[in-house]
Amino acid sequence: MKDLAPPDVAASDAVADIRDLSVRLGERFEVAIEQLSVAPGEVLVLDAPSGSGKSTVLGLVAGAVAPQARPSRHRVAGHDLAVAPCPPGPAVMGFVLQTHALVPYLTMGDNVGLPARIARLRVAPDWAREVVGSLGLADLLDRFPAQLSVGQRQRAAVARAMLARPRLLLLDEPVSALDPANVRAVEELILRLAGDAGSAVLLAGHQIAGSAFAACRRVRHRVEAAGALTRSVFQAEAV
Ligand SMILES: Nc1ncnc2c1ncn2[C@@H]1O[C@H](COP(=O)(O)OP(=O)(O)OP(=O)(O)O)[C@@H](O)[C@H]1O
Repeated sequence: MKDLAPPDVAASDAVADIRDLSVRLGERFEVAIEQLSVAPGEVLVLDAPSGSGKSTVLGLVAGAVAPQARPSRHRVAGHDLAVAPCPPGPAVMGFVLQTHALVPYLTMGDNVGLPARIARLRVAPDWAREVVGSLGLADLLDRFPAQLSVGQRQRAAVARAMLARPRLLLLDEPVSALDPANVRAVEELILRLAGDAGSAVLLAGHQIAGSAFAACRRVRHRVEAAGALTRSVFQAEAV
């Protein structure tokens, strides 16, 4: 297994570099990223409690959740999302949602290839075969999402996010429905993507201890009260 210690890079080299990015959810709850940067080849782990706002943090990073106000900094792989808040394409960012979000009327194969096809990206055939094969999806490509188990759908969502070897991979509990062998397969693919392609990975999950990512740098979480407002604040550990 590869060493996942964060490479010694300046913040300006980070794939994702964020300061003061927040959203208000309802009247009294705010999720705020105080500071977060992920280097090429690094896996940064987000393992705060359920309901603290991990999925919201990933959505903010992706540009899929509109922030409260313009952030001090929101850069992803050269895109300044503070200026142009539009999620970049699949070569820049891959995102595995907790809901998997497969298109119900497309086969699994078409689902997995969809972002690359929309972006007119050529996917390396060897990499596509490796992703599909190692996740045990090769015999399931013609099935529709309703004909798959939850774990199979989760593996399809992982494959879809990885196919274009994105510069930034956002993973929301990507192994929550998997057995140990498939957990291992997903972990190894994440390590391949980070180690070989230099992708930066932000991983939200509850089962980090004992995983391949137990020693990775973490995002710290704290709760602050500001009058009637509760702020759930996230800040990455220093490199
Ligand atoms: N309109 C709203 N008003 C108040 N709170 C809200 C509103 N919408 C969402 N929330 C809260 O915001 C938080 C955001 O949830 P989110 O899914 O980001 O958390 P999470 O840490 O990913 O949770 P889990 O680990 O259970 O998936 C939750 O506590 C939710 O109850």
